[in-house]
Amino acid sequence: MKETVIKTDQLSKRFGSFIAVDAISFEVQKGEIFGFLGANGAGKTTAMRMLCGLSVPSSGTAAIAGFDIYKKTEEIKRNIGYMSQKFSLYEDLTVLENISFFAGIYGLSNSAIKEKSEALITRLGLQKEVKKLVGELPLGWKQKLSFSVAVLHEPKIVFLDEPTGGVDPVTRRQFWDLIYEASEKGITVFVTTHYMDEAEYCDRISIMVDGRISALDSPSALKTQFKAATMDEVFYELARGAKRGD
Ligand SMILES: Nc1ncnc2c1ncn2[C@@H]1O[C@H](COP(=O)(O)OP(=O)(O)OP(=O)(O)O)[C@@H](O)[C@H]1O
Repeated sequence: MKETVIKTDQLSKRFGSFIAVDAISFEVQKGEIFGFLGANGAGKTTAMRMLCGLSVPSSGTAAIAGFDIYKKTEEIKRNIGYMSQKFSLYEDLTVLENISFFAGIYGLSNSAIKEKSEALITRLGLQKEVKKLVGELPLGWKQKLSFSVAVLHEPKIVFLDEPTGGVDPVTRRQFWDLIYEASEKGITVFVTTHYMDEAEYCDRISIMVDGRISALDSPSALKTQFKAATMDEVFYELARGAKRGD
């Protein structure tokens, strides 16, 4: 049975007279991998911050994991995971210290922390690195660790803001294996990206142009709709009319 975990209706955010996010409406289902694309300045981060309960909308409505984004921001924060471009890890703590620290923040018991830490370290193959400072790890490993920490408490939804910036396609692919595992457990993945190979990995994609959602469907349906061979072509077709961005 379908279970809607993100629902927005005409959600908008204004900064003075500038409309950064302009009446976006969409739904995301449990376990879905939902790609949130758009050129620079399209409004992705602003929209995502509202959905995470970090920024108050100017108008419209939204429910995240069933919680109203105006009234229930604390409940929303407890039910989501978040990974930003700059990660959420402490570079001057070891791998194990980071895992324990975040597990503690998420309210896991000592026995759950021990069990989950061991499973995570084994899954990522970080046995030899547990005592290394996170700052010493290669970028791709930091990203994988950061994601794993963001889903340690098995949130309903994990929000990823350009999680794989600066790494090669092979490392991105390994990161995406972790995303698929989370999705199989029923965690909904909401991900912004500039990489079109990643867009292809999503169940559905929305493409934002100048604050509005210009297209929303599966990658294959979008390619059919825009008579395009690749997602790159779909994206270019939509984004080339944008007024904002570089
Ligand atoms: N606090 C703010 N005050 C005024 N304008 C803002 C504010 N935050 C964002 N904006 C503007 O809103 C627009 C959307 O920005 P946003 O960061 O959401 O875009 P984005 O799609 O995430 O872009 P990028 O891919 O570059 O991160 C931009 O024109 C930006 O300058």
